[in-house]
Amino acid sequence: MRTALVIGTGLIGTSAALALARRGVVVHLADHDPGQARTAAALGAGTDEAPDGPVDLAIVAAPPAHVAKVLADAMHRGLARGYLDVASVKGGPRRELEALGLDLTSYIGTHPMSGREKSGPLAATADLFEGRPWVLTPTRDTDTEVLNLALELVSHCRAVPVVMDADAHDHAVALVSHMPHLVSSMVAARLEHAEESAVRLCGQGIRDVTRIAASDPRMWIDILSANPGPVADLLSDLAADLTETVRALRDLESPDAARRGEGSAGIEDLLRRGNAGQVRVPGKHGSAPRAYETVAVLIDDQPGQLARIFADAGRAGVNIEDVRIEHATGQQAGLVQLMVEPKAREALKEALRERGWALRQ
Ligand SMILES: NC(=O)C1=CN([C@@H]2O[C@H](COP(=O)(O)OP(=O)(O)OC[C@H]3O[C@@H](n4cnc5c(N)ncnc54)[C@H](O)[C@@H]3O)[C@@H](O)[C@H]2O)C=CC1
Ligand SMILES: O=C(O)C(=O)Cc1ccc(O)cc1
Repeated sequence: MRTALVIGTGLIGTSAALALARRGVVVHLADHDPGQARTAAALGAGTDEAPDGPVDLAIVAAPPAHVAKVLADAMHRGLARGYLDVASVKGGPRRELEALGLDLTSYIGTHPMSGREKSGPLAATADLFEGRPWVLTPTRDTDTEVLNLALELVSHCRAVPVVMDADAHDHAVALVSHMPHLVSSMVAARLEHAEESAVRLCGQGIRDVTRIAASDPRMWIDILSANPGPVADLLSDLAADLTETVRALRDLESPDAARRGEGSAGIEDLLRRGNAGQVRVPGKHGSAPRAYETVAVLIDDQPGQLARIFADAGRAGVNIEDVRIEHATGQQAGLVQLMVEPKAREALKEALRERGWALRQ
């Protein structure tokens, strides 16, 4: 691929454009808000000037409700050899395109399984998709050339291609993305009117559970409107678990020892099923989770501290696999948890201690 056109230069469009531009692809940027395309261009994602002929690949990264319309317009204008979209739902946009009577041989629906709770080009990063699954939904009609262009994009973004049927994709993401999003919002909604004295105690657990609740509601209304049935089915199962859990907790309040036993067994069953599900969540490269060990370091709440830790770890030849940061509210300190391969743990601890870092258990 030598040239690409990204239509919709928000978080996802600009991230893909940055990755392509770094691999030498000439990227044109377009958005219905020209300011967004200008910002993406200023970030080094390409040029906001229109291409003077058809590009190799047009990437539509507009909100899901606009995808079919934007694609149809691009196809009518003959802007590219191949067309794809990155919307979080796949069945709906495909059916809309079919209803418009378009020739879909030059189109493939795709979905990168990576994103953030922030929108717009300023939240974009070239490495957003690295190591993450990127779903491709070719049909029997899809041109091989277009599938190859999509695979090239995925490869330039260092993502992992996964081929699926569009409706199977929508069922899968209902489980791993759409239902969890609503649950995150429900947990976060409990905090809206909570006492400040409680909220200031928030630790890493609630940060993990509520991070995606910060996402743009307009985008999520689009996503959920295109996949309501599968998400409702999953939430209905979850509601049954909730009812059971409330009953078990009420049993735990009982003066009767037998009922307390039942309550405890009910809660234990849920927690064990949770353990069993959690171990199935793949690690950062989409493979089975790796067992890392943690080195906890106390840092001052000052700029540059994290960069210094990473530099010190790098000098000691230790690769940091993952990192978590906990800030204690109202204190000028934070706890950084560095995840490393078990065999690197002692070397990292020694190197950090030597360089004056305060380690915690
Ligand atoms: N946010 C996320 O984490 C992920 C989002 N997606 C999908 O990627 C697509 C883009 O999402 P984000 O980048 O997060 O949104 P965003 O809000 O950051 O960017 C969307 C961009 O599209 C532009 N736009 C809106 N209507 C348009 C139109 N008719 N023509 C041209 N441009 C238009 C907006 O001005 C904005 O710059 C969506 O379809 C979403 O479902 C896929 C994976 C992850
Ligand atoms: O922020 C995160 O971790 C996400 O998982 C974001 C996300 C949002 C929408 C998608 O279709 C895919 C990924």
